Amino acid sequence: MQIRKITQCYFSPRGTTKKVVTAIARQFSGPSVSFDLMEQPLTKQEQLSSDTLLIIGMPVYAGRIPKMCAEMLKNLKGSNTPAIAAVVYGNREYDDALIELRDLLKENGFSLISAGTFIARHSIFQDVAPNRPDTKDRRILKEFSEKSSLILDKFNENTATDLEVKGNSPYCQPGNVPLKPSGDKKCTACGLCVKVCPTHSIDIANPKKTKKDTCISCGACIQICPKNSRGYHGPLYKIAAKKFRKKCAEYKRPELFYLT
Ligand SMILES: Cc1cc2nc3c(=O)[nH]c(=O)nc-3n(C[C@H](O)[C@H](O)[C@H](O)COP(=O)(O)O)c2cc1C
Repeated sequence: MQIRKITQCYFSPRGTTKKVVTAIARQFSGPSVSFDLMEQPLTKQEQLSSDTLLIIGMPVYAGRIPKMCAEMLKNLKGSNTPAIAAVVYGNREYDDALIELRDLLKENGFSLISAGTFIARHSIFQDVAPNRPDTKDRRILKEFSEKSSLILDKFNENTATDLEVKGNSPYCQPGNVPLKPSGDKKCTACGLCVKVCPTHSIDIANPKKTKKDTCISCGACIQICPKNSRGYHGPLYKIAAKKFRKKCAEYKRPELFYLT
């Protein structure tokens, strides 16, 4: 089918999910718009036409897609609009995130032509998968994009079936992540973390602190801090990091799903 526009949509506090979506989008030509959910929280309904291709990427948080993104994505509507979905996870498991994203897209009028799970450096435990995506991942990502493009050429919205992906329904209950980043004495109160935080959990009056009840532990504040002041501190983090390093040592590979 002939595509006239590309829409990229992602939530990427640490930057890998955005890289994955951008890499897939490189395969397709045509005018492109991006919804970066960190900057543009989709508070109003956006309707995508049937000649648009949606390329969407979500990070996996506790085996699901981030709750705030699931809420925002209710505003992204298609009309038999073809879509390619990617979930990006930190080498533990993606659990039910992909099936959740697939169901959400279907409910909103999108037809998933392909989907993939990709591995990133873990945003909380940075010793887990520190070099992912690596050269092998990038090659797989390219093959995935090329094959998705071939499927799109043959895609017929009237005869399209549902894409089969891995995951359970009902979905797993997302666990609460108790680890929250904070600033240390290197903080100069520049306010960059205050601006970037997607849940407004840092107050400029005391930017070393984080509002624990609203923070989603995404790490955007750590990523942007020019003084390397923000991070996960404390004994609980050290114990958890050690456990995670061991538990997630196995090299996980991307998994790819295509409409047949
Ligand atoms: C709150 C939170 C929960 C996470 N849960 C999981 C998980 O269940 N499985 C996993 O493998 N990685 C998990 N991760 C790691 C992220 O999925 C991974 O680092 C992500 O792809 C980073 O995306 P970004 O670079 O676009 O921000 C979690 C990260 C955070 C911040």
